[in-house]
Amino acid sequence: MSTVEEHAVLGTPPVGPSAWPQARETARRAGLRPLPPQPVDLAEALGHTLAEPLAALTDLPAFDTSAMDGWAVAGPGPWRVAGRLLAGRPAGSALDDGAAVEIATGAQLPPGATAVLRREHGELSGALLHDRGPAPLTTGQDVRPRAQECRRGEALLPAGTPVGPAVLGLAAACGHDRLGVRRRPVVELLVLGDELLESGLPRPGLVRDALGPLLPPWLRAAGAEIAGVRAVRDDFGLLRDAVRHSTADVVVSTGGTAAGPVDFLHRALAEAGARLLVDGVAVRPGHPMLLAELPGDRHLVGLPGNPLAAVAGTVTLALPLLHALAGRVTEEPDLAPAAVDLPGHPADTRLLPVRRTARGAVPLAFDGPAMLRGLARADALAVVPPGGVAAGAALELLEAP
Ligand SMILES: Nc1nc2c(c(=O)[nH]1)N[C@H]1C(S)=C(S)[C@@H](COP(=O)(O)OP(=O)(O)OC[C@H]3O[C@@H](n4cnc5c(N)ncnc54)[C@H](O)[C@@H]3O)O[C@H]1N2
Ligand code: MOO
Repeated sequence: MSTVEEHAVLGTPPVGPSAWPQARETARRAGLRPLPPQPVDLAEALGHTLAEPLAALTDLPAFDTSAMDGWAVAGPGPWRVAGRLLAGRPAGSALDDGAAVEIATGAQLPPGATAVLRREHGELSGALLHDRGPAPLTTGQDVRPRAQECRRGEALLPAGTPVGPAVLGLAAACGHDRLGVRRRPVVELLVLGDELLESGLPRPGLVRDALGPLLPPWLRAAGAEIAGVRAVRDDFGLLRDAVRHSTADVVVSTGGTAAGPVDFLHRALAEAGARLLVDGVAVRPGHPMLLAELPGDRHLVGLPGNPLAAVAGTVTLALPLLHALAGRVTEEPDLAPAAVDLPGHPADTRLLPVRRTARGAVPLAFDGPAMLRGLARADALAVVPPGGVAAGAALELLEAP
């Protein structure tokens, strides 16, 4: 079927290649109906996105706390020492001026205490404690006062924040057992190609599938739940049915985007009742990438088969779509100067694997569309606009896998 006939089946005019910034924006907008919120246990929340601001359920610290091992003291010294306070116990009775109590880091300060004298700054003569520190003890020294970090009810993080390990720690510290997060977008990965091996050495005509291992952990980190990874043979009916019957929010396919004798993706999309939102992008590598809306409020991202081209398709279409579906906040662009002149394509955007150095972003060798050697050493993909950039100019950097 020709491209024109395909679009006749789809009932829409041909889309034609999109400029790279527009393609990325189209993908983001396609996901702007974030999935519904749901409460999950803290232990399940990693990788989700906050559906509501994270509010402190308590002051932090929740009580005046000793920041050092030593003595809680009241008023000016010397002090009479009476007793000991360990972390995990309530503070007990108040200290009068001139009194001290031995205290551990993290223990609740007794009422009346005005400072903590560090163990290494105190000297005991009998029951009398003297300050031998380098400077006189000041009021509040080495005390973490109640609510120093936040007050109960204060919003600590906005809705749309990805839940990483630090967010889990903060949520626990301020009293949460469960978090309100968005349901993760469910992704099914279809890896197309009869030439792909899942194990062993490449042999004549056969290559290892590099994208089955590369994409799922990356998409998971972008907030997706991977429902499955399926190898699909170069068979039109199999591909059409795989697309038609997938229940995933987002089907991500690799290969089959171009015009080869077994590149069936466009035809399969047409028969599955899809509407193309992006059909080719003015970007190198990766120009045959596509994005389609499937019946039932689902999407398909078609990544080209060449591995670095598939990575370009992921940053351009898959990640913006998944981030929007997961309700993630849009990050400010990450900018760095180009360390050297970076020649551009006359009309298309280039996406280049780069390393961040003190001189700026340095391009890496082995950046051909079929290669992953440069990418595996990269910190980021640099966006080189048509025409290129001169050394020192600001470059946008995108997350590399
Ligand atoms: N006549 C034209 N031919 C091609 C064009 C074009 O414009 N006109 N575009 C080229 C570009 S650019 C790309 S990128 C590829 C895209 O091809 P497909 O998406 O149809 O992918 P395949 O043909 O299935 O495979 C291309 C290449 O990638 C290898 N491959 C595929 N999947 C994997 C995988 N999972 N792991 C590792 N390698 C994979 C495959 O063996 C092929 O070598 O089309 C060009 N052709
Ligand atoms: O998308 Mo292709 O990578 O330019 O080979």
